[in-house]
Amino acid sequence: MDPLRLIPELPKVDLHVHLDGCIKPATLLRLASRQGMPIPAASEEELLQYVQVREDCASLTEYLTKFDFVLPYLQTSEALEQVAYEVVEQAAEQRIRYIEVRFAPQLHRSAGLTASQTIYHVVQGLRRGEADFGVKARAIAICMRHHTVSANLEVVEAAARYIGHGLVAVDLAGDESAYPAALFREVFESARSCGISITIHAGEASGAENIEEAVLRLGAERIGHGVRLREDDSILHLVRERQIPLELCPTSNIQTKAVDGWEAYPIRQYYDQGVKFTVNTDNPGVSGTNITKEYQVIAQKFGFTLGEISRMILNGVEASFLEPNEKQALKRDFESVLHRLGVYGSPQPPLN
Ligand SMILES: O=c1[nH]cnc2c1ncn2[C@H]1C[C@H](O)[C@@H](CO)O1
Ligand SMILES: [Zn+2]
Repeated sequence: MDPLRLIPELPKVDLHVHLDGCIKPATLLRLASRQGMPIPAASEEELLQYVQVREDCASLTEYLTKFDFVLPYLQTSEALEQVAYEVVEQAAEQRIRYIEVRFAPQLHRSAGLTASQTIYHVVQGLRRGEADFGVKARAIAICMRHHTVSANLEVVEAAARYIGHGLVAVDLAGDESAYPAALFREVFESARSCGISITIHAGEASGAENIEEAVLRLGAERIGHGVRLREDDSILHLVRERQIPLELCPTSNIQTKAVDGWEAYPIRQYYDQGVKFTVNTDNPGVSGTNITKEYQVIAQKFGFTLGEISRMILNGVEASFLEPNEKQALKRDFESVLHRLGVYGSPQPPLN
């Protein structure tokens, strides 16, 4: 069976998607008009140049400038609820059955919301989406690398109140090349002491040493991207032995120049070496992608079979930050849908 044809039908998860990276152009125009804010484009078509990266994007630093454009429109409770709701809607269109949506509370406070209120409204939007579209959805709160320790501690404190109430973890994002992971030990020590799960963007715009720092010192249970893991054998060994899942986001990783191009993309190497990873979108709006396209592009470029793709999907279910009983239920659900489609997850080498 040609994997490309069945990929749209497969049940999927997306564990790494930024709320402010998937705003639909039509929604942005509507938010601008409703909030009486100017916007330098009259149509969805015209908006694309402001919200989507170009093919010649040179770095993560350049990629991140796209967020400056959308964030001013995402400062109210209504806007946050609406875009969170629509992320779930868009997920359902791709047969995603579980999604973890991340956002940075401190980037949505210029109209006076508290960090805690931003989480409340995002969770409300996700819940409404869950009810309307049948997709399970959870939030992750992001600490930003260019923010102060105290601003990030405030995020962790707010996040702690929502554990078990729609939020499952905290993250660290922003310009990795300018702010190494080691600056954030105190922030994630606080998260650990509150019992919050941790994922960290690392090994994207800087080398594997940030992955080691994230795992050994910050307590990361998953790594955002981690594409540059292969630059250090001993760190690769560490991540593989501890079965730390990498949240790969292929199109985004190519656009930010985390790797030099598709020929250098290490996904086949990681699969064959038994490194655990999941496939995700990062920022569908900014990157011009969706989860179906992500699986199709890796199937095409690296010859992954349906069995191998199903293994990646099931790895994603396993890597989710859900409670064990919820994870078990999700796993059973995925296995039964895959069974119905006649697809079975291959064992990932080294054989497990
Ligand atoms: O791929 C990424 N790496 C680091 N930071 C990122 C990436 N995608 C989005 N962000 C940042 C920009 C957003 O405004 C912020 C919160 O979602 O997270
Ligand atoms: Zn990201």
